Amino acid sequence: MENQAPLLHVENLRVSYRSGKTYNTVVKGVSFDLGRERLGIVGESGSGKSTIGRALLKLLPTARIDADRMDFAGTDLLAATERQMLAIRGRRISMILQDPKFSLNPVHRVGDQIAEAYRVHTRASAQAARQKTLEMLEAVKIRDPERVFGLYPHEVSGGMGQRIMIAMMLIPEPQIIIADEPTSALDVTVRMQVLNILNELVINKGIGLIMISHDLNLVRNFCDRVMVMRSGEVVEEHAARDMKNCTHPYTQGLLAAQPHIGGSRKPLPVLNRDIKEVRA
Ligand SMILES: Nc1ncnc2c1ncn2[C@@H]1O[C@H](COP(=O)(O)OP(=O)(O)OP(=O)(O)O)[C@@H](O)[C@H]1O
Repeated sequence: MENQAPLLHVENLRVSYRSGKTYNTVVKGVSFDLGRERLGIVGESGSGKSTIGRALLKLLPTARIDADRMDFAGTDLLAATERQMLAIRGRRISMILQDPKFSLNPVHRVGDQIAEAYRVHTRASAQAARQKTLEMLEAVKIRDPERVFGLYPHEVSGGMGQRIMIAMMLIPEPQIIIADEPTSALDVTVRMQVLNILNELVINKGIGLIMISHDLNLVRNFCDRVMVMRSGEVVEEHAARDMKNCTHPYTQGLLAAQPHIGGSRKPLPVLNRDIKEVRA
């Protein structure tokens, strides 16, 4: 990241959903930069994390998106036309969602879907796209790419499905990946494999990764930087390694509410949303 312009520069982002005749603001002035690094966005359900991810791609047809700046590698995303956004979505900024079942087409073989994602963006020949797909399946640690290429989505496990999704999102070589709860449907071992793959991408390919999660422990162990959201606002931002020094009672509450192996058997503290403290 040293001396490099950020990939993404967001200043005072506000997002409001229409509610009858009025608008309900759910992201209330969020600012951040993203370099070639892993930025975690955490917060409880409804705090606005996913809305930020979708706003960056202007994938919110019923919402109003305002910002002072929303720049991606020299492109003003706010001013970008739908045509320009089509060239950015998937090709230059990819999004990985929690459950691959909703993103893969059930009636097409997974290999064909990945190859198609490549051809849409590059106009490569069918043969070149197939070859590239096999390489991508290998890159996401799928052992027998030839066999997996020919499977249908219902024939793959959750963990393999998520790796297939990652392969599909990566094949056009995006500069930014937004991963929205990418591992929350996976068991612990597969979760680690998927995180390792994302990690290698940031390190080896210089991708910027935004990891959206409600799991503060996961994010602080995996990311370089963590932004904590509450009710549409950023309450605190830290280098992940400094998270233990967080000062905001809400962040302290989130940390205290995380279970850990070998911890006390007492009930976990409950996050108190009205007053700024945690009750045990
Ligand atoms: N399409 C929509 N129309 C209206 N309100 C919405 C819509 N999508 C989300 N919201 C509201 O916006 C707020 C923020 O939602 P968002 O999904 O961004 O939160 P989140 O932090 O990602 O939560 P979760 O972890 O549960 O996904 C919530 O109050 C939610 O109800």
